[in-house]
Amino acid sequence: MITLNAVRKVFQTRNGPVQAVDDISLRIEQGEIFGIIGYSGAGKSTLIRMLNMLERPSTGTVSVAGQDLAALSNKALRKARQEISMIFQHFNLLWSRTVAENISFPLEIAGVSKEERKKRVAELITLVGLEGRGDSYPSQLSGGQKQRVGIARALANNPKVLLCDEATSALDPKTTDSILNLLVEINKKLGLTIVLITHEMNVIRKICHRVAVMENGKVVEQGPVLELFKRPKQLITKDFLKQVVEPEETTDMIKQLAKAKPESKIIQLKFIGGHAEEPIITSVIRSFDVSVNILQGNVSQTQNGPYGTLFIQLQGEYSEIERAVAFMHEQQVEVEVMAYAD
Ligand SMILES: Nc1ncnc2c1ncn2[C@@H]1O[C@H](COP(=O)(O)OP(=O)(O)OP(=O)(O)O)[C@@H](O)[C@H]1O
Repeated sequence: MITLNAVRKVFQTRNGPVQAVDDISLRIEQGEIFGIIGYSGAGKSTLIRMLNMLERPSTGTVSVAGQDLAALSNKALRKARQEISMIFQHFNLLWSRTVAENISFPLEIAGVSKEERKKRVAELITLVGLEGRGDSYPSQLSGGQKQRVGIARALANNPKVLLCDEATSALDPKTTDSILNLLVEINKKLGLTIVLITHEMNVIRKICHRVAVMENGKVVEQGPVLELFKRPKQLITKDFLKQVVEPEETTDMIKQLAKAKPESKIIQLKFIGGHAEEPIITSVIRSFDVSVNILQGNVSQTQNGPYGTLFIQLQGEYSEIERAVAFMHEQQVEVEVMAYAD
């Protein structure tokens, strides 16, 4: 659906050239929700804006639905843009227009008749769950409702691709969840390809099928979300994953426990899909002369299946702990030794 080939973007500034995007090649398949995660300045906005030519690449090509966007005439690009919609962090609504008039706006531009527009706007209002709010003004809506208007407006002309530029960054966690659920629903119902940029791993975990991690203008790691959770390669990816699986309290707790019992070993077990943790823990207790202290566990849902982590502390003779760890390594889990002190 979307192909980027050796795309670079260099901005000329007073202080010299800035390479915002540095040789990125990517394929995004039809119907998938593809996330791009990175810290501020990584080049995410520049990259997503090149997917509809709001920014033109300095070199390289961007193709959407088989069309090389940079090669299109202005007229053809305007047409192509109807198929590549975008929603924004700060919604970009027209404040003097009602909800219905905001949603109707791209239909007016596309030359849709008044009657058709009325029908389509009503459909879209229902689709995004804003029934009864058609005559409200944006200032009378909550942040979540404003983003729903943004989504309805973006879907007005039946696009093939929806680009989401930090679409939930201005929202509280509960509202973020409801907007993310709406995006998943739309993806399933309409088969829409969704590309989103974010700095929050939770957004990626909740709705994306695949993810690319960006750093200094480059994609440093990419793959199915569950695969990244299972085997992150880059330090930056591990850092992002900590936002989800290893909150700061856990790190503090591990440090304290390791200090209090320097002969113990703290292990993080990662369970992917349906593997249950209980049989492994039971086997360790039965087969080795170690005691197992369960510290913390959680299970998160991703679009590719559940992902669980369990932090345990092993105590006993050094050699028994080593044997127990070796045993766990042989099981269907990922094992990481978190802290160890002689
Ligand atoms: N129009 C521009 N002119 C000059 N430099 C730019 C321009 N747009 C972006 N940059 C620079 O390109 C780099 C990447 O910026 P970009 O906004 O794409 O990153 P980002 O990952 O989206 O960060 P943020 O989340 O803070 O927007 C930064 O160094 C930024 O200063």
